[in-house]
Amino acid sequence: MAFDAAYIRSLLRTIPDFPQKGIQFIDIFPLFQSPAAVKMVIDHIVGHVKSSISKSIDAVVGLDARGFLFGPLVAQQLGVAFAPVRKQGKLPGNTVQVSYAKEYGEDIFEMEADSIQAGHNVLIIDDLMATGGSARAAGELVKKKGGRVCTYVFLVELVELQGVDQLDAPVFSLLKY
Ligand SMILES: O=P(O)(O)OC[C@H]1O[C@H](OP(=O)(O)OP(=O)(O)O)[C@H](O)[C@@H]1O
Ligand SMILES: Nc1ncnc2[nH]cnc12
Repeated sequence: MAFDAAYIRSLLRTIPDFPQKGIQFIDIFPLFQSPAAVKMVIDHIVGHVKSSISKSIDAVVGLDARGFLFGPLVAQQLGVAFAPVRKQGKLPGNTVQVSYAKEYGEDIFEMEADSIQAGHNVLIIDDLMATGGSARAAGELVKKKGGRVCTYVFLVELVELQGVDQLDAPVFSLLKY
């Protein structure tokens, strides 16, 4: 089925003042009540990558935690590896690290040192871009290992926060808020 942005948007919920006063929280989990809607989203992402990204993708990197809902599905469809970027202290192997700030706090991201090979073309995916701080940090980890970020993919982009300005590769957002 063709991608229907209005339908996918209708499945998401906006919750005021969560997790802090002043934040309009976009809850993407209701999407996963509908396998057909999930398929529509993944097919649209994979279609975009195949038609618009000139480089062949070698690996998909997803961000802890909601990026893990999309990353492995996209990687499986593209026939490439999935590698997680996790919040500090969750990965058992040797890691590379970076600290970052997001819309409602600060944290440290880690990626296992051998999960990306030098020269790999990488797609970074997350559920949502707000300030772009999380995605930029993930990009820094990929680059520390010699990977090339070819594109950033988000289900939702909060346009007012201008996260795209933080990122140095093309951004594909399925829904703009
Ligand atoms: O663009 P930014 O301002 O950096 O914000 C976006 C990030 O914030 C949320 O993650 P969160 O850290 O809340 O983690 P979660 O997925 O574990 O809920 C979201 O899933 C993105 O990763
Ligand atoms: N407004 C928001 N809604 C959901 N996740 C977020 N992550 C950062 N900002 C967010």
